[in-house]
Amino acid sequence: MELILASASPRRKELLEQLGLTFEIIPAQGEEIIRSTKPDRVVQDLALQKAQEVAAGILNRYYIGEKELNRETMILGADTVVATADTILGKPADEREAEGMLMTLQGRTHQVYTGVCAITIFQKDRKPQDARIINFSEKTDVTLFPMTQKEIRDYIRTGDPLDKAGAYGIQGIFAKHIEKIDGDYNNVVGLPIGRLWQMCLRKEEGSKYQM
Ligand SMILES: Cc1cn([C@H]2C[C@H](O)[C@@H](COP(=O)(O)OP(=O)(O)OP(=O)(O)O)O2)c(=O)[nH]c1=O
Repeated sequence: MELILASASPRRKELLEQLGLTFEIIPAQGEEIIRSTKPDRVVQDLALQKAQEVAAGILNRYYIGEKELNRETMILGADTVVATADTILGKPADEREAEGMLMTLQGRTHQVYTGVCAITIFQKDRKPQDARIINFSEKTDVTLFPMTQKEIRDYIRTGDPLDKAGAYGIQGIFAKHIEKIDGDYNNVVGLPIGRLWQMCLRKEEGSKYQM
């Protein structure tokens, strides 16, 4: 099977490499269109949009004779947001927005949702024959210790928050502000690799999520 990661996120690349998989990276570049107010729906839909864009590009390259198709080609898209009871937080636009996000999140529990979409194109007689789409989202609860404004500003000054949903990265220096998490840690970093493996990549009989 050929595996393609439709993401520019270095964290997702690392997490997928952790599974010992070989894959190519083709990031989706299209505009992300938000069509829901529910965070689990938003991430599922954005993951689908990313995987669809890259799958369409692959089929296009096949039709113009630039690419041969493997027996199976799986394209993986993902999207992560942070959510409180009434807001969905993506990546902050600037330091001011990052400060606002961290002020909201400190000292309480919030949810991190990652949506995953795996599109598999099946080839027969050298032609695309069929496709399968698996699309799901995973939630992790994260509780932060209370933070002072100075702690928030010091963290923002590291430059770490700007490319991360909710303006923090659980995997770096911000770890000292995490009180507890309930759910999959890797889901917070950007890819729920356990569930991804069980639902999309594991081939053996008896897999809990065999499709
Ligand atoms: C909450 C949190 C998010 N993140 C990251 C994961 C994602 O890379 C990013 C959310 O942005 P996304 O839009 O999900 O992904 P991306 O723009 O990095 O990559 P692409 O769209 O090409 O797939 O935030 C962390 O690294 N650590 C964290 O603790």
